[in-house]
Amino acid sequence: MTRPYRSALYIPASRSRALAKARTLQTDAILFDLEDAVVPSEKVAARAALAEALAEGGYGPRARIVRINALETEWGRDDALAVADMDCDGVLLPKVNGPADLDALAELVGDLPIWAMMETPLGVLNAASICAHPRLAGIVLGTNDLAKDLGTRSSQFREPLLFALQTCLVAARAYGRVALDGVYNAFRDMEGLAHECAQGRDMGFDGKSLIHPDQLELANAAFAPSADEIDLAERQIAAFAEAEAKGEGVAVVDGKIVENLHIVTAKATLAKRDAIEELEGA
Ligand SMILES: CC(C)(COP(=O)(O)OP(=O)(O)OC[C@H]1O[C@@H](n2cnc3c(N)ncnc32)[C@H](O)[C@@H]1OP(=O)(O)O)[C@@H](O)C(=O)NCCC(=O)NCCSC(=O)C[C@H](O)C(=O)O
Ligand SMILES: [Mg+2]
Repeated sequence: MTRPYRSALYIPASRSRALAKARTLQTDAILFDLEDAVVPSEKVAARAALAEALAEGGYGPRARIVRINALETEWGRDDALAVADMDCDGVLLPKVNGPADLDALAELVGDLPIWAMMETPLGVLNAASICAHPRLAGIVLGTNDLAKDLGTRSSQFREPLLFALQTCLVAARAYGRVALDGVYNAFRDMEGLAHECAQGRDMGFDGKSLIHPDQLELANAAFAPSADEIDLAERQIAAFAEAEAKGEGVAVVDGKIVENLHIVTAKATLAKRDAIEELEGA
């Protein structure tokens, strides 16, 4: 991962105040939405407003990703052709069922990096071949659509969704793609959000998709390395270097062994810290 994706805020492209406000928000990525957050009567106007906002600029280092309507809808194809000309960093396709959906999009968007919403049962079953697609940059879990299609009841710890979440995450990791967790709908409930962010981070997601600016701070903190993790990483690297200098392949830190593979994780932790510092200083 070359840049942090701790937070990815959805912004309905039909909301001009939100489009403007996003220029000031501490979000690593923006998911400009032309799909579910925009009513059919506003789809075409929202597409034009978004193109204008992106041309105006001011979004700084935030990754600008546009979620279009599915290609089978009456807006999808025109969205894709329009996004290809927008000043953005990626295009997000909803309800991806398999790699053929990505092939179809790739023909319309030039070199733009492609992201896939993982939010259908078929998409989950095909997660490996979707993540293997050469044009794919990352995936975003669509837990609302998944819950709808699976017929699950909502549950505090998301047990009914865990298989789908983990299947998608494993596929993303197998092919080196960014993986973003789904949204937390109760946007005034910070305690619930904190729990879900911690769960997503523990599972291995790079960050969380969000729906309201008030959710940013928690997600940014949860998906950044903690002070303790940074401290441990630094001590592991130092101890392992010392062990290696003595011709040993194992060090011990805090009573636990440290081998080469732990150093890979430790270096990744420090690289993420540096990437966050760079992004926030930009
Ligand atoms: C949920 C909301 C409708 C709430 O909006 P609102 O009532 O306006 O909230 P506030 O009054 O608290 O807003 C305070 C200010 O913050 C701005 N704001 C609000 N939301 C956003 C946002 N997402 N991005 C940027 N700015 C935002 C307001 O404009 C206020 O600013 P100001 O007027 O200057 O004071 C609303 O938050 C919202 O629409 N959120 C996004 C919803 C959305 O995008 N949904 C679709 C994506 S989720 C999804 O589809 C997941 C997936 O597909 C799945 O299947 O799970
Ligand atoms: Mg959805």
